[in-house]
Amino acid sequence: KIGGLEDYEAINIIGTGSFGTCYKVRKKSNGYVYVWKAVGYGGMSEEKKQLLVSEVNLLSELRHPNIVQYYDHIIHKETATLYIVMEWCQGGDLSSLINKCKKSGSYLDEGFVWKVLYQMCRALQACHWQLSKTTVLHRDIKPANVFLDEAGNVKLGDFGLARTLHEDASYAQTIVGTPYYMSPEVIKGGKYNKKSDIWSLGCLIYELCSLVPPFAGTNIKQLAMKIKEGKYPRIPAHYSDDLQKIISLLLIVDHNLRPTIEVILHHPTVVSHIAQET
Ligand SMILES: CN(C)CCCNS(=O)(=O)c1cccc(Nc2nc(OCC3CCCCC3)c3[nH]cnc3n2)c1
Repeated sequence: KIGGLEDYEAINIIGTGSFGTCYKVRKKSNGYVYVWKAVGYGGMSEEKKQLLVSEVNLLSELRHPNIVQYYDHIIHKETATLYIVMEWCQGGDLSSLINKCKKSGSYLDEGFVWKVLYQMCRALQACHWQLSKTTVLHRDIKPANVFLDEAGNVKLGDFGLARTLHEDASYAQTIVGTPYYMSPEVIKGGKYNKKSDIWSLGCLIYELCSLVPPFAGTNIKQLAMKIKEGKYPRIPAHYSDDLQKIISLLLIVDHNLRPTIEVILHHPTVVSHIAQET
């Protein structure tokens, strides 16, 4: 028996995500804190369950300092629940950080924003290359799905695990929230591709600076129109032109002209600002 539920003690329920319930737990043998993401598979068809298992196996292959680490999964037949054991990120998520800034009327400092940009590029590079043999399982890139560990390292959160679940109508109604980060090509009915992750990253970095997404609308049609137009206000004046320039590269409407992760990571402006950070 590699490890069962009785090897952990639940500390508290953190919340519910688009897939199920999230618990903060402690492993009895080493006293370390982990996260359980509990997914009920009761109502699932056989092939949906198979898809979920294959996605969990994909998760288990990914190991990177900027990706929330998957450790194990426990199948609890009695309640038809799959528990995914993941790394606990002490620093919480970026959406909480943005909300804190809004409440206190403060901004995140530029050095932190460059650090998030760089480490998220490294996370996406790992996703794109370590998983290139399969369809790119896009990570749901949004502030609520980017975490910080106790050392301030940036961690891209769990997978479009929800890809299986999102497709599954029974979960559809749990998909709440406006698709602020949807890319122009996806809006036009194109396939989600690596360049769409770059667009979402641009929206995330923009929002870290401005504390609001680059494109907003009172309804989905208006939002879609603004995204396709690709016009947005400059980030607050106290941030550098260099940072604005890199964001404008990430938010190029034509995905063929939008840079790849490699181009961003090797861009002289990024290299110079990251050198200042480390
Ligand atoms: C949506 N956010 C605004 C919620 C506020 C966030 N506060 S919080 O949840 O209590 C909190 C405070 C401090 C640290 C952490 N660490 C953490 N959280 C995860 O998921 C959060 C959870 C995801 C599903 C929806 C509910 C929130 C992790 N997943 C893998 N490792 C994780 N580490 C969480």
